[in-house]
Amino acid sequence: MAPLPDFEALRKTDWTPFDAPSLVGKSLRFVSGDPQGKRFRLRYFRDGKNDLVALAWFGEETEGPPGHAHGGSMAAVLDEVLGLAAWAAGHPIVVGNLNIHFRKLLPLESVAQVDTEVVSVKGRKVLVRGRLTDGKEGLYAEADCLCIRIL
Ligand SMILES: CCCCCCCCCCCCCC(=O)SCCNC(=O)CCNC(=O)[C@H](O)C(C)(C)COP(=O)(O)OP(=O)(O)OC[C@H]1O[C@@H](n2cnc3c(N)ncnc32)[C@H](O)[C@@H]1OP(=O)(O)O
Repeated sequence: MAPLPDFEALRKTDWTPFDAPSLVGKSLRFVSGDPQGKRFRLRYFRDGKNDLVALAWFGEETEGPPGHAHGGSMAAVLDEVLGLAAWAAGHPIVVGNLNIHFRKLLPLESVAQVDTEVVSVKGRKVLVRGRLTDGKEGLYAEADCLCIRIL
């Protein structure tokens, strides 16, 4: 079993911890529901621009290609984080469309960073863009997430 990821060491100085899942209650069990488990462990923050950012550890149970995360596991993380980015910006939504480009294999038991940006709001439609990276130059995936306001 790998050691617990050191989220504090990876946290940037202008990030503030933010309990994004609490915006929608206790329902987000698939990704955020087992923070000590072998699948995903996530921590949420607001960055210096007040956008939502997450650190996401991909455990051994997210395996797809040998030693690397399944694309569906990356999609699950992007679905939750980008959806919550809209909630964190004040838009109660569900995700209507999630379009992902997978750019690079993501090694198991590593921590990835998800940066988000709300790029437009048109009526009930909120477009959120996200990047899943190694926190430096390495881009694992990028996504456009069309969220639809429900309340
Ligand atoms: C308190 C409540 C708690 C709730 C907790 C939620 C937690 C979520 C947390 C988030 C993290 C977890 C994330 C998750 O896991 S969220 C879970 C995954 N998402 C779902 O399961 C969503 C299922 N789908 C739906 O519920 C409905 O289809 C929605 C609500 C999305 C729309 O059905 P509705 O009948 O209401 O709307 P409408 O058809 O009148 O369309 C309205 C406008 O939107 C446009 N459009 C719609 N769909 C699409 C599409 N696919 N592509 C492109 N465009 C689309 C449409 O053209 C129209 O545009 P315009 O003609 O006005 O220009």
